[in-house]
Amino acid sequence: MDLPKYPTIRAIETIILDLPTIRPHVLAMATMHSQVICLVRITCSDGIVGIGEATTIGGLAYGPESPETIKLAIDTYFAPLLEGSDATRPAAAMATLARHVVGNNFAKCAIETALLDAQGKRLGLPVSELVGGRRVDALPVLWTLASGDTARDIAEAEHMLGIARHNAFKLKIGKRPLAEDVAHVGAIKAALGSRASVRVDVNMAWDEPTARRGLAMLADVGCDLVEQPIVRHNRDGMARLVALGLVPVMADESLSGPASAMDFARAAAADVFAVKIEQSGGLDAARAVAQIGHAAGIALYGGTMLEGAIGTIASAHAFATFPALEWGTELFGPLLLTEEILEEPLVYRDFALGVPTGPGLGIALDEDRVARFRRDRSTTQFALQGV
Ligand SMILES: O=C(O)C[C@H]1C=CC(=O)O1
Ligand SMILES: [Mn+2]
Repeated sequence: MDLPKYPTIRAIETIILDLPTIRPHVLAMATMHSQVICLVRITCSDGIVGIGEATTIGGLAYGPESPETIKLAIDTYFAPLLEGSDATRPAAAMATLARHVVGNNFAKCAIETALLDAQGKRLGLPVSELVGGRRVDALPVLWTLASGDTARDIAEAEHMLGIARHNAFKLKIGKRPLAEDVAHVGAIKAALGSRASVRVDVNMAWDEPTARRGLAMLADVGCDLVEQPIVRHNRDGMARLVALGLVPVMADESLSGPASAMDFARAAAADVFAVKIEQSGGLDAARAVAQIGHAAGIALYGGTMLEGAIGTIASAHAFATFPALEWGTELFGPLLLTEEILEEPLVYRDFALGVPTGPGLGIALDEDRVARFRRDRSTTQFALQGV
């Protein structure tokens, strides 16, 4: 029997990690007290191992996938499709997944990340150089103020400005009555003044009349950008809010890959696209979303699903190739976690995140820490002890 002439995908492993956060993170649809990561490890027949990550916000509160369903989808459906296939062709593997799996964008992204990491290690190239070529080496990073308390948020912002880590802040609103939310935004903007950009994310919490009033009130208190004020599928409503011209409107949940980007671009339903690799269905798909937006004159922003270090750096490699990033990024996910799972921490300095220059993602997991935070650790320990 002839052996394949190329390295093949030998095994795909998924591990759930539970990581505590530094404080509760209050969003309109959920309050996070920890972050759950589905870590993906792909071992290839040439001995190279690639890593990827899928992470969601608040389990199933934000979208139709959760870390647990992602693990199940990959173990049950993705792995049998991919094991034994060419490990050097991430695009071919993604085309196979597209043919056989509907949706499941977050799971697809984790697989593509791991394959690109492995291929980058094989070729000695950073992922950003594999997917279009990087334009920049560092990305501006915003911080989300979401403690739920105005005074605590102002103190947090002052601290971030003081240590030169962030000078743009996103406030999570939509949970409280409009007037209270706007007072909260206004108080923070008044405290920070021209030293910082203040933006909000409504996470779809408003109906359109509330959004119309909200945009006017937020413009008055100096808010620079309003993210996803209304429900994801109300494209025409988003276009009407954009047409008001009160404050730039950004689409986030509305974007689920290139086709949705095309739809929103055609309808002029966003001033800015928040591009996310997981929501888009992978790094390549995220780059397509960015290209469509850019071609339509829509400004770009690098979004996050509050991924840990792996998903954050995969995002950074993709965003570093974008033709523009007018609104910077929010790649702060690892900073919200109390635990470091990398051998070398990521570099956040001068209000930016450095994009690693080593092969693949350019990061290495601290395996002891991974072992400590895996959800199945007790079973593993028992298995090792022969119990
Ligand atoms: O953008 C979102 O909706 C999700 C996320 C990003 C930053 C943050 O605090 O929450
Ligand atoms: Mn958002």
